[in-house]
Amino acid sequence: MIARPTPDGPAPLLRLRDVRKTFPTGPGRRAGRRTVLDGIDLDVDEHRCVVLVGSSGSGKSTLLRVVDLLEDVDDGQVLLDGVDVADPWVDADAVRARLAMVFQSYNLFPHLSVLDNVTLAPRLVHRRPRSDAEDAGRQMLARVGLADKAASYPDQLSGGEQQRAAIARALVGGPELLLLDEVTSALDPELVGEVLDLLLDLRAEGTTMLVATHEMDFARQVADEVVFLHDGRVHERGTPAEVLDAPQRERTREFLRRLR
Ligand SMILES: Nc1ncnc2c1ncn2[C@@H]1O[C@H](COP(=O)(O)OP(=O)(O)OP(=O)(O)O)[C@@H](O)[C@H]1O
Repeated sequence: MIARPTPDGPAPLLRLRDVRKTFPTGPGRRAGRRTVLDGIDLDVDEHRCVVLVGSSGSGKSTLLRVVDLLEDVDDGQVLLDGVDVADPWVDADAVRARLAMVFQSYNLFPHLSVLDNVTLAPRLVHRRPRSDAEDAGRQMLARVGLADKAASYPDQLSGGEQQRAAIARALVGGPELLLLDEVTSALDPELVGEVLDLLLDLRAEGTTMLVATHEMDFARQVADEVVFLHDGRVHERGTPAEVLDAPQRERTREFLRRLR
């Protein structure tokens, strides 16, 4: 992808401007609305890893879901390489081809082999011939260290292996931006390391990532930039050392204190 040049250098791959999102507080027309994203401004430059942290309910997943077109926005712009994906008239399939999301629960199809899970979208959505999709799928499984698991089924894999298969599935279409929502939260502590190592490799290779996590050690290791969300707003941002070791704002300090 060629980033659009600006007078200040290449534009960010992803740029959120004053993004607002509310949800109904309950069923029925009389329900009020709760603000979940309250004017988010956020940039993700190409080849950077930005990690969202914040209390439960601060809006991390909603923000990722907005970028992935799983939620619409009430207001604001979500610019992917200059294209506003929040525009209802956008070509959603074209946008989705440029993004991939990995979830906490790996969401692999249990009745499909690992290779079939990884090649499902290339074959069915992108209409790639089976042999071509399988070549790409095997390459990606080798990339995540699962070359020998292509014929296995998800329930024959550990949690860490299933999550790596889910990451292979996300990467097989060559997305420009990888969205990762709590990808280590469901894993036993001893399995977190293998997923973290994979993400560190991807980062070293220049994969652009936007990540939500509860785990500060994970954020510290993988992030170029940490963004602390509070009540749907960007409250503090900076390098992991700035935000996690020397936070400037009291709410950030309080959030980090509560985790200890
Ligand atoms: N579809 C929905 N309908 C109504 N409220 C929702 C919906 N999705 C999310 N919310 C609410 O929006 C708020 C933000 O949720 P979100 O999942 O984005 O937070 P989060 O920071 O990712 O939290 P967690 O760390 O627990 O995953 C929460 O109060 C949640 O209950």
